[in-house]
Amino acid sequence: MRRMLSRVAKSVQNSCNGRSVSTSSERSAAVASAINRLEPSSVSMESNTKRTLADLDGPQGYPVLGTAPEYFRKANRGKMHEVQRQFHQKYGKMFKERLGPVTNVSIADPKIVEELIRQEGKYPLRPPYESWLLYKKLRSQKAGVMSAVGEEWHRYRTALSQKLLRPRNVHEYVDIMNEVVTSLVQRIRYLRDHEGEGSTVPALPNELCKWAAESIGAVLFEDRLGCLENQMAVEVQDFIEAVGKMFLTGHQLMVFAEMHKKLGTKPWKTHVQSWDTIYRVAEKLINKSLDEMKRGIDVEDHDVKGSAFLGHLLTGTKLSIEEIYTCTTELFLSGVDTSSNALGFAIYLLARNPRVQERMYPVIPINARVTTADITLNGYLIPKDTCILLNAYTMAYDEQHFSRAEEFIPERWLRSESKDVNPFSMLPFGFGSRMCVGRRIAEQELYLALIRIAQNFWLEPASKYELKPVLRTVLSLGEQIPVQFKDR
Ligand code: HEM
Repeated sequence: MRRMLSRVAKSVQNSCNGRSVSTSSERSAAVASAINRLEPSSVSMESNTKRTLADLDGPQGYPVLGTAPEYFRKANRGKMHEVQRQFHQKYGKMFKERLGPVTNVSIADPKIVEELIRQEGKYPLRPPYESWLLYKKLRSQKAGVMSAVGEEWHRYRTALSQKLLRPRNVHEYVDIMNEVVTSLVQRIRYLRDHEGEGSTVPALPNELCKWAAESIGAVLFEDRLGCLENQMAVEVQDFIEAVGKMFLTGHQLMVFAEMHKKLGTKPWKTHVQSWDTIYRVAEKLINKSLDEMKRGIDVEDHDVKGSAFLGHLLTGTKLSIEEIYTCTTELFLSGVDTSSNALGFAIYLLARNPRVQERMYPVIPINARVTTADITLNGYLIPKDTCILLNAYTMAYDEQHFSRAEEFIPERWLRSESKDVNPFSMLPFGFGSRMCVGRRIAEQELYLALIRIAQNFWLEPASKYELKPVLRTVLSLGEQIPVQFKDR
C-alpha cells in the first residue's frame, strides 16, 4: 500500500511540475492485499445445533408481498440500508424476511460475515438482479463478469484479474488517471467561476460521474473520452445517465421483476432502455478502440497501439469477441457510479471535517451472497440457494464493532489503532474470489483525485444545497453536494 501511495505521489508531483513522465517500465512491488491480512479468526461453526430458518426471527410482513411494502413506503424509498438497519436493531445481528416470493437472511456481524465467506466454494454467487437476467434473455445478451455465475464467471474473472488486480499493471495507468484528475480540477474551477454561487459547483455528482467514466475509459480504451470538456460527447452523457437509471430501476425491480415485465411498467421499460443505451455506447467505444488497434497493425505504426487492456483480452486470453464486448461493457458501467459516489461522499465529509473518513458512507452498503450448498451460519442450518444480505452499513454504525461509531475518527484506520477492529466489519470492496475486480483501479483513482483536490482547494460546507443520499444499488449522492471550493 505504501508503495502504491508513493507511486501515486510521484505522479502527482510530476503533474504539479507540469510534466508527465511515462513510468510503465517501473516495477512496483505488490500492494499488500487486505485479503492476505485476514486470517481466520476463531469462529465457532456450532454445527451441533438443530436450529433452522424456521427458528430465525424477523419481520412478519404481509401475505404475498412480505416486507416489500416497507421499502416502497414514501419515507423509505431509496433507503433500504436504513430499513435494514432498523430491522437489525429490532431483531438482532441475524434475521429473516420474505421479500415477495423470496426469503432473505440478513447479517450484520463480522464473525457471521466471516463464517459465511469462509464457507464459499470455488464459484461464489452474488445474486444478479432478476431484471438483469430478464433483459439478457430478451436481447439474447451474454452475462459478463459482474452478472455471470459458476464456471463461466470464473473464466471471465481469471482473464480480467491479471490486468486489473495486479498492482504492477494498475500502476501503468497512474499517469493517464492523473491527467484525468487535472481535467476534473480545471472543470471544478470553471464551473465554480462561471455557473456556481458562493464557490459551489452545481450538479457536482454528475461531474464526478463524468470524471469516473473518463478515468475508467482511460484504462479500458486508453483514450480520452472528453467527458470533462465543456462540450462533451452527448453519447457518453447518455451512457452515464443510463447507468444511473439501470441501477435505480434494477433496485426498484428487485421484487416482482417478472410481473413488471409482463405488465410493461414504467420501471421495466426504463430498465430495458437503459441497458440498450449502455450496450450501444460501450459497443461504439470498443469498436473505435479495436479499429485503432487494427490501423496500427496495418500501417505498422508502433505509435498507434490502441488499448493495451483490449489487446490483452484479444491476444492473452481465450475470451471470445462477444465475451470481450460484454465483460468490457460491464467493467465500464461498474466503474462509474461506484468511484464517483465514493469521491463525492469523501469531498462532502472533507468539507465538514478535514480528518474525514469515507467509511461513513460505504457506497455498497449491502452486499449479498446466495448459498451454493447447505451451510451452518451462526448456529442456523441455512439451505442451499438462500440469499444472504451482508449489511456493511449496519455494522459501520454499531458501537459493538466501532467505538464512537457515529463520529469521524479517521485515526481508527491507522495500523497502530486498528488492531482491535475485526476486518470483516468493513469490507467496502467485498471479499474472496468474487471481491470487486476494479478495487485497485478505484483505489488509485480515489487517491489521485483526493490528493489533487485537497492540493487545489480548501473545502467548506455550503448552505445552498442539501445532501440527499439515495440507495440505487450503489449508495448515491443525489443531485447536489453542499460544498464550497475555495482556492488554496
Ligand atoms: C470505490 C469504488 C468501488 C467500490 C466501493 C466497489 C465495490 C464493489 C463491491 C462491494 C463489489 C461486490 C464484491 C463481492 O461480492 O464480494 C464489487 C464488484 C465489482 N466491481 Fe466494484 N467497486 C468500486 C469500483 C469499481 C470499479 C472502478 C470497477 C471497474 C473496473 C468495478 C468493477 C466491479 C465488477 C466488474 C464487480 C463484479 C466482480 C465479480 O463479480 O467478479 N468496481 N465492487
